[in-house]
Amino acid sequence: MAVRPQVYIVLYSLYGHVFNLAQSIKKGAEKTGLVDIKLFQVRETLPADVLTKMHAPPKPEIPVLEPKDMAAGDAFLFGVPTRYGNMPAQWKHFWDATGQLWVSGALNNKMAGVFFSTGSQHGGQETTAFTLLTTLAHHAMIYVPLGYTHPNLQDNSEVIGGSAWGAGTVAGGDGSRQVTPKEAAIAEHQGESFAKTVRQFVGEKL
Ligand SMILES: Cc1cc2nc3c(=O)[nH]c(=O)nc-3n(C[C@H](O)[C@H](O)[C@H](O)COP(=O)(O)O)c2cc1C
Repeated sequence: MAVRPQVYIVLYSLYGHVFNLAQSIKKGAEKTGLVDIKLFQVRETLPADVLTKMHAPPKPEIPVLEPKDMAAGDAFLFGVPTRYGNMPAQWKHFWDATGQLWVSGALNNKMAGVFFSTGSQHGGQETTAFTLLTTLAHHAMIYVPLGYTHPNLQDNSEVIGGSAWGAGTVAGGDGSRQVTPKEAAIAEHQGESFAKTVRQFVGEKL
């Protein structure tokens, strides 16, 4: 029996913005009926007392992905909240445990997209995506950009996260800003467009 490509949405989200974007991405991918979607998070590395001081809410109720289990995914959408214009340590910790996958080439030629969140409008959404490319290149993964394929990406009437690199949101300095309808629409579109691209190039597994 043919099996649809398995798309893993893998994220880290401390305050829920990246997780919210992931819901829209999942919705967009699922409505195509072309792929199977699973949501995962990477492991937290901050100690409990630091999380308390940071007023972190409970973690999303989705499974933690062990690095070795990436091999079972056919394509990936990575949710990355910005830290100093870059990926957070929790994500780096995850990638730094993928040595066996690198040795075996388990991720070679698998597609990957990225979505992100920053505190401020110019806080590094594009650099967060761009710097992730180094890791993708070393794993010989195929980066799938979003391009300007959704009109909201050229709507300058309000602050809208996201870019040609992927969907995004702006959380605000205190994290109080929530994903807007226009940002959610971009994220849903990214899910849909990524699923179609994956299906175009990966097809069904027989
Ligand atoms: C240590 C640290 C560094 C951060 N660095 C940046 C930054 O460089 N630019 C920025 O706009 N926001 C920065 N932020 C804010 C986060 O990007 C923001 O909290 C995150 O996007 C919210 O996503 P989440 O709700 O999914 O955790 C930083 C936050 C922390 C805790």
